[in-house]
Amino acid sequence: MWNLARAALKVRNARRFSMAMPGPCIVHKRGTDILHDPWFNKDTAFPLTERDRLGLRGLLPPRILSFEHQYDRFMESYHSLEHNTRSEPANVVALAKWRILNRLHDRNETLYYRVLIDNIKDFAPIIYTPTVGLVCQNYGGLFRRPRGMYFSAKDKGEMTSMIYNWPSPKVDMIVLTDGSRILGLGDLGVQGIGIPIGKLDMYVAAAGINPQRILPVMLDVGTNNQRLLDDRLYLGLRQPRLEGEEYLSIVDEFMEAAFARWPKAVVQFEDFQMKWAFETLHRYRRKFCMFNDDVQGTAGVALAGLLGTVRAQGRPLKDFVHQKIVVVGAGSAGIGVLHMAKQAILRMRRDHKNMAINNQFWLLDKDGLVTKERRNLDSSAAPFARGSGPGEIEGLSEGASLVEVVKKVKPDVLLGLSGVGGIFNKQVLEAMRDSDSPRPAIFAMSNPTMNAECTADDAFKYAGDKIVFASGSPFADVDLGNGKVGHVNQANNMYLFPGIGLGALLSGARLITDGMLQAAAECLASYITDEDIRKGIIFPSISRIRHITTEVGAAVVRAAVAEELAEGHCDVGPRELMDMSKEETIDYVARNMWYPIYSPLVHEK
Ligand SMILES: NC(=O)C1=CN([C@@H]2O[C@H](COP(=O)(O)OP(=O)(O)OC[C@H]3O[C@@H](n4cnc5c(N)ncnc54)[C@H](O)[C@@H]3O)[C@@H](O)[C@H]2O)C=CC1
Ligand SMILES: CC(=O)C(=O)O
Ligand SMILES: [Mg+2]
Repeated sequence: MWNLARAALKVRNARRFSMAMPGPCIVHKRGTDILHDPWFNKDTAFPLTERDRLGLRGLLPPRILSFEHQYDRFMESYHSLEHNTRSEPANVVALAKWRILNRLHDRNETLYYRVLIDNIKDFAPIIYTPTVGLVCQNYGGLFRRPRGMYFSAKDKGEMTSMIYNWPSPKVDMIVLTDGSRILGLGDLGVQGIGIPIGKLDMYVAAAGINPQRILPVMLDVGTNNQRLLDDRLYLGLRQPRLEGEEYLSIVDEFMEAAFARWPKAVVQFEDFQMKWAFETLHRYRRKFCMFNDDVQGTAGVALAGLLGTVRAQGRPLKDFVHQKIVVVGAGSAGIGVLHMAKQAILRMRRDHKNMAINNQFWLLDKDGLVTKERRNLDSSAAPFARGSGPGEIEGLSEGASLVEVVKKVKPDVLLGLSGVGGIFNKQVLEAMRDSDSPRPAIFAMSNPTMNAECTADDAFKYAGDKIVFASGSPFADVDLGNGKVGHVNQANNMYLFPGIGLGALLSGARLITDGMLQAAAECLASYITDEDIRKGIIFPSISRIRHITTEVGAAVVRAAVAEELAEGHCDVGPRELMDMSKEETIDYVARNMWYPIYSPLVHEK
């Protein structure tokens, strides 16, 4: 099986090689400096000519290995690690896998990204959710060498010059966090840097962003996590988080500094606690090319899943306006989803003016059902708070419990973005059996795995075989007996953020608009065939992530062009973008994706 897969891979790679032979790469270093630079290092694959030219003779064992040989060697060591740790606890194995990949990342980026791209289904759960959560939690102990940049509250006034400490002259993608809400794990302070690193690895793997042009950034404004403040291994500022204007002045300074050096970069905000997620989005989205992945990326993915659910019910898409949706979690992600779903409904209603207007969303937070009766009702939740009177379900009052809401509403979709593991318990899932939908959908979107609102097994066991199931972190498909399989979808913003970032970059747009985000979501929603949808498959396999991202990226470019925002990228001007057909735009995006191949190295002093 493995050999067959390798043979297929070689054919594919041979085709790629013939399509795009790499041009030479200028290197200003020699000898061990090259071996210690993961961007240039080829380890044992340096050909004799380069060993001579670059002062490497004698610094490497004499045998020269091919890239394929190195690749196989790495995969063999990875598989033997898997074999040797099979009786160890899951967390130990996950961290061991992360370490072996991280060591390769530190040593040889070309080989690292190639194994990542080719094995994305197996490696995404290590470099991304769920293992990245464990890595962040243990960052103090795992730290060996820095990756990315750290701007702390102590750097106020220095950021414009500090940004020039970054060695790459060009940066295309920046992922920024303040570590205040890392997955569902809460405030992890400086340890949250693992998230921008993981997201940017996905950018390289999925969107083909050149790894020389990515920048993971941690804004360390302190932490309110007492356990970290007391931890002697903690590497961040030992102070409570800055608040109010003090906090915003740090983010402002970073944004000004980053765009002063790289005016064409795209900045992705990631894992900010809700108040700052919304505030910064509002503050910067009309000024800089930025988006918030948790609010906007997640919303697009969820909308694609909700539309897929309508199709899975065998109904036309316009029936989305009648779906009853219960959202559990009124945070940055849950509220983002509701806004995007509402926009989609408003658009559909405009097309079908005679459709009845009813409020089809029920929102719950830690205090239960959110209604207009709520004391200190949060302004972001207010548009979705239930009222009283016509259209309301009798007996559902302020603070009603999840099980009460599910029993009374009988929703088509139960969507969790609460960060609370297991709150879709047996009672709640059993209540979903009585949903009014022929294919009730259960989306347990919180990360990492232990924070998922339910497991895939429990969902199918208690809610029945007919359900459509999706989770934020991966679960294995469920064996339903009699040869039937309960398909597990991964509803994760990884299906969209790489395409949003890449599309924004290649369009040269200075802003990321709702229209561009909507185009990304619609592109993902239409990716799946009716045949897959009938099987309960509403998101494509992650092994297709490069293809998906190409299509999403092209949809974003075209939306930017349609809004007259596209200023072009490198030598492709706005006029050329405007003249491109859909297929030509897809081709343009694909041609601009970096692919890991050893380039011939030429030394220059
Ligand atoms: N699958 C995906 O692509 C994504 C998943 N997420 C996940 O969503 C979760 C939440 O993220 P944010 O909205 O940014 O967090 P947040 O902290 O802003 O919001 C959490 C919300 O959950 C509510 N909540 C807490 N306990 C609850 C309970 N017992 N019952 C009902 N509601 C409860 C809180 O009141 C709050 O409204 C995290 O676990 C995160 O990993 C976030 C973004 C993308
Ligand atoms: C996937 C993601 O962005 C999150 O869980 O925060
Ligand atoms: Mg996130």
